[in-house]
Amino acid sequence: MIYLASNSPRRRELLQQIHVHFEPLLFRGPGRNDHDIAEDVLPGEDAVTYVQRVANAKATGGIQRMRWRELPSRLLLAADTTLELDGEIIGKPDDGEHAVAILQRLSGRVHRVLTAVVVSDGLRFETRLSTSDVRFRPLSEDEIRYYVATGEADDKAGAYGIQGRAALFIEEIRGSYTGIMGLPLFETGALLQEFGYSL
Ligand SMILES: Cc1cn([C@H]2C[C@H](O)[C@@H](COP(=O)(O)OP(=O)(O)OP(=O)(O)O)O2)c(=O)[nH]c1=O
Repeated sequence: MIYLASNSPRRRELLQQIHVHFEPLLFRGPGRNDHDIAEDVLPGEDAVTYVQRVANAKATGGIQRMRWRELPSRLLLAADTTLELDGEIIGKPDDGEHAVAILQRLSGRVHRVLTAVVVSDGLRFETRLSTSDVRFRPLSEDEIRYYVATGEADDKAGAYGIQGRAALFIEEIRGSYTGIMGLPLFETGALLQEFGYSL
């Protein structure tokens, strides 16, 4: 049994897919992300550095709470997903209009999705990065607005979910489907095995 330091329902589904038994370590508290981890981009920070820093911060936050519960020997897993386009980091939309603006930028272009996954036993923190290139076909204003109205853009990096209706927008991916969805299972499995977890 591992701890999953995540509120993301996608990450839970994906871990279940590879039969990893986990207990969610839920983040509580105010804010868009329901945890105290600063998700602001630091000046000059690139997407690779950013996504790894945030995933490690989530893992560290989780480990601190595990110690408090006096269970330091269990493994803990955390992850972070972000998008990059034109050297710019694109996170979750603030509201519906922001979601529309993000999807208009992605329309007809290739963007990069980065997911960093971290496993820790409280002493060692190991990180793996999954990088995928995603090509969107050109989208009309109407279909973007319809998509955003379905609510599927909410709370997702890049204002879309490949696992939902946005599959209709995606012409091609190069990389990892599960990485785009929020937890790259190949890298996750390899990391867990590195810590002696048998799969
Ligand atoms: C690009 C893309 C993102 N997403 C989601 C996965 C993540 O939940 C979210 C990215 O936000 P994250 O900040 O990585 O994760 P989160 O806040 O949802 O969860 P937590 O920090 O508690 O682990 O976007 C999809 O579900 N499908 C997609 O195709």
